[in-house]
Amino acid sequence: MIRIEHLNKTYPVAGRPLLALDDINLDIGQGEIYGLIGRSGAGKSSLLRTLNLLERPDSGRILVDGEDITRLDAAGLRRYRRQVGMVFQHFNLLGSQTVAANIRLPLELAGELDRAAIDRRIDELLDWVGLTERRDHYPAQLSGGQKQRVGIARALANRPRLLLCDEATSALDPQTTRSILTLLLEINRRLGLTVVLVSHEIQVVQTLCDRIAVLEAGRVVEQGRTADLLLKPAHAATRSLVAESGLIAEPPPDLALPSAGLLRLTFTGAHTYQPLLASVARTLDIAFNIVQGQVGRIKDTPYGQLIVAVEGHGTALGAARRAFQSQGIHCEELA
Ligand SMILES: Nc1ncnc2c1ncn2[C@@H]1O[C@H](COP(=O)(O)OP(=O)(O)OP(=O)(O)O)[C@@H](O)[C@H]1O
Repeated sequence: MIRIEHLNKTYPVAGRPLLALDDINLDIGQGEIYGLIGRSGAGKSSLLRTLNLLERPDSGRILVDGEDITRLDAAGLRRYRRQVGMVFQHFNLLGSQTVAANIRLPLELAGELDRAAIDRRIDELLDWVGLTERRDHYPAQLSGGQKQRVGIARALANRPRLLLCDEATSALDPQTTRSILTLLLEINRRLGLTVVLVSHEIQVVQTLCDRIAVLEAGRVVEQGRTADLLLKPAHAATRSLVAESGLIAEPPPDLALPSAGLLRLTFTGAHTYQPLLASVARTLDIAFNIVQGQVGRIKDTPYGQLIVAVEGHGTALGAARRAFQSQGIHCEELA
């Protein structure tokens, strides 16, 4: 649906150009949830905001269903923006307007529906986001999660084909975050809507994203399926983001097994449920000590990780590593 080609963006800072996006190339599929992750200042928001041209790139193309949106005239751009909804970290609701009036605004601006149809659409949206009872409340009377539900309803009002989410849950507590993530998943599944989101929280991309791109200093340093990137990060930027999240099993700090070598095994998909450890132990006649383990899910992919201690550093460890790798298990030797 979206193809980004050789996209560059600079900002003038103290009279000098600051390169915020440096030769970005990405493909985002129809109906996909695509995540942009990276440290603060990496360029995530800048990239997201080029997708509705809130930021204009200096060069490069953004093809949406084959049409380069950077070349649209004013009328074309207005039409395009109506197909793109945006959800913001701080909700950006009008405090002087009720919940219903906040959702009404984009519908009136679009000018496509009469008053009765707009009222019906508002009712439908409020029902989706579970805020029917709050229709006539003002934003100040709502919790953070409820405000973001209004923000989501407003973003969906004109039936967009693309939803952009900029740190949509960063201002929310963990429980409210979970409920908003569930809502976004439901919306994506029910409407087949393409979602591009920016987040610095690994838990958010782990739950929502089919694929992710990792940005560092304005460049995409790694991209791919979420489970692959998070469980087998290749680039140092991805590794450090993942390490901070606690997603990857680490040996306990007080572990004292001087005569053993350590392997971290990562199982995904069907492998997660197979008794591979026992079968390798039997075949090689090696005893494993499980020192750490966890199971979880990345989007729709179940995964498991085990850290096992193998007695004897040399031959036994190498044989075990090769045996796991030959079974398709991702296996790392830990220092
Ligand atoms: N309007 C602007 N004017 C000047 N510099 C800007 C502007 N917007 C962003 N920048 C700079 O561009 C770079 C990328 O910023 P951007 O906000 O896209 O990063 P980010 O990854 O979204 O960071 P954060 O997670 O902190 O929001 C940063 O160095 C930032 O300071």
